[in-house]
Amino acid sequence: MEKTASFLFAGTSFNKKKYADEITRFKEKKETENEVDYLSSFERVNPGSEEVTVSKKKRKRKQAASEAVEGFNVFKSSKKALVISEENKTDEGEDNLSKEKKKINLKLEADSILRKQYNIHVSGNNVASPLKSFGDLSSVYGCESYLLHNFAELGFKEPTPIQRQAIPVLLSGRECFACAPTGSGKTLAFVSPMLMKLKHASTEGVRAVILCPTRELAAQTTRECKKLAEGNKFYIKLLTKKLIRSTDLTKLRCDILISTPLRLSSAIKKRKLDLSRVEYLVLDESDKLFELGLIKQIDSVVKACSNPSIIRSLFSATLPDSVEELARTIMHDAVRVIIGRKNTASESVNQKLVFAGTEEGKLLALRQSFQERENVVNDFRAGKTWVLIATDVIARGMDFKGVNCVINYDFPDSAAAYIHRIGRSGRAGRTGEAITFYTEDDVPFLRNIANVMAASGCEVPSWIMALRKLRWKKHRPKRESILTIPDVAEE
Ligand SMILES: Nc1ncnc2c1ncn2[C@@H]1O[C@H](COP(=O)(O)OP(=O)(O)OP(=O)(O)O)[C@@H](O)[C@H]1O
Repeated sequence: MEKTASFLFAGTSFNKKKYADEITRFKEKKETENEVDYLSSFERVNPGSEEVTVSKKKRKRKQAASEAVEGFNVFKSSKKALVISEENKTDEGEDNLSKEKKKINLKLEADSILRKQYNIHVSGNNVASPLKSFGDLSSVYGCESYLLHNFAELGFKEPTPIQRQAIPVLLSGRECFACAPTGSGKTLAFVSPMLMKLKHASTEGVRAVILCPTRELAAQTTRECKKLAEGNKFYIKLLTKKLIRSTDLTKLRCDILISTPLRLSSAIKKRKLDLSRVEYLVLDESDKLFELGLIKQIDSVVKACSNPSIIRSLFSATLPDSVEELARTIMHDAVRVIIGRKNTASESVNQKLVFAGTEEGKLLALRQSFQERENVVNDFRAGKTWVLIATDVIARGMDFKGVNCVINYDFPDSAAAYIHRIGRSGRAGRTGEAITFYTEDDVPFLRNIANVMAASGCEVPSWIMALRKLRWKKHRPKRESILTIPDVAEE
C-alpha cells in the first residue's frame, strides 16, 4: 500500500501545445467553477484570523486536478495508449494504429458528451465510460438478470448520474472518491458493483464491509442491500450487539457486513473478527467517518482489511479537501467522481432563511410556519405529512420518502451539517423545502449558509452576501425547556 499523498493525480502530464483547442474549450469551465470550496476554506482559515487563505499546495493540486479532466490525460497517460514502436512503423501497422486511435477518440468523445449531459466530473487516468443505461451493466459487465430485475421492481428505470459513473469505476477495479448530492442514489452506486463482483455467496469469511457513521444508517443500508440482492443467496449482515453475542465471529460467513466504526473495531479487537479476506470496503458519509472522534476506529478497520487487492471507496454529499488528502494516503490510483459542484446542497430543495430574533422567537416562527401553511396542516391531518423532531444523528443518509420540508430550528454547526440536514427532503428527484431559523447570535455565521444556498441556485438577500465570512464556531443556544403547545396567555 502506497503512503504518498499525491498518487491520485500522478502521471497527469499534458501536452498543452497538441491539445491547444481542447484546452481553450475546457478553460471555459475551470475546476474552481465545479467546486464550491467553503467546506475546505473554513478549515483553512488561520486560527485567530477571519481571512480565508488558500495554500500554495492546494493551488498546485487544483491545477493538477483541472488538467485531469475527462479524457485528455486518459489518452495521454493510458497504459493502453498507443506507443508507436519500431515494429508498428510498417504501413499495415500504422493503418491499424490510426484506426485504433480513431476508435479511442470516438469513445472518449462519447464519454465526454454523456458526462457533460449528467454533470459528471471525473479525475484520474483511464476512467471507465459512464453507463448509458442500466442495460450496459449486462451488455458490458455481464450483470446477472436478478439485479436488473430488482432495479425494475424498485421502480429504478434510469441510473442516476452518480450511478452512471461510480458503478463502472468500481466494476473496472478502481478505488473511488465520490461526491454527489443528498438523495441522489449513492447507496445503489456502491452496493450494485459489490453484488456483481461478489457473484456467489461466501463459503468462508467476510468479503465486503460497509461502514456508516450511525446505527440507524447502517440498518437502513442493510435493508437496501437486501432489497438489491433479492433472488441471490448472499449473506448480508448488520453487525448488532445480538450478532456479536450470539456468533463466533472468528467463523463468521458473510458477503456484506454493515457496521458502525466503533462496533466493528471492537469486534476486531475483542472478538477476533477476521477481515483479511475483505475485497470491498466502503466508507459511506466518509467525511463524518474521518472526523476526529472516529478516525482511530476507521484506522483499525482499514488495517484489518489487509487483502492487498482490496477496493476501497468513499462516498458522501460533502467531501472536504482535508478528507480527500487524508484518504489519498490510503487509496491507490483512485478515481474522483463529482456530480455537479462539489459540496453543494441538492438543487431540488427550496431553501429559505427566517429571522427569528431570539430563542423565544424561534418557537413562535415555528408555530407560524404551520398556521400559515394550511395545506401542510391539512396534509398532516390526512396523514400525508408528518413531523419528525430530530437531532443531527439522523441528519445524514436517512431516506424518509415522505419528508418534504426540513426546519433547521437550531442553526447548523457547519456547511456540511446544513447540506446533510436539508438533504432529508428533496430526494430521488422529488422537490423539497428547507427553512432555517436564525437569531441575532447566528448572524455572524449566516454568510456560510448563504453561500450554500446561492451555489444551489436559491435566492439570498444581498445584505447577507455582503457579510464577512467567519470561521464557524459551535454556539449552542441557551434556552429554557420548550413546549410546542401555545400558552393560553399568549393567544
Ligand atoms: N436509479 C434510481 N432511480 C430512482 N430512484 C432511485 C435510484 N437509485 C436510488 N433511488 C432512490 O433514491 C433515494 C435516495 O437514495 P440514497 O439514500 O442512496 O441517497 P444518497 O445519495 O445516499 O443520499 P444521502 O447523501 O442523503 O445519504 C432512495 O429512496 C432510493 O431508493
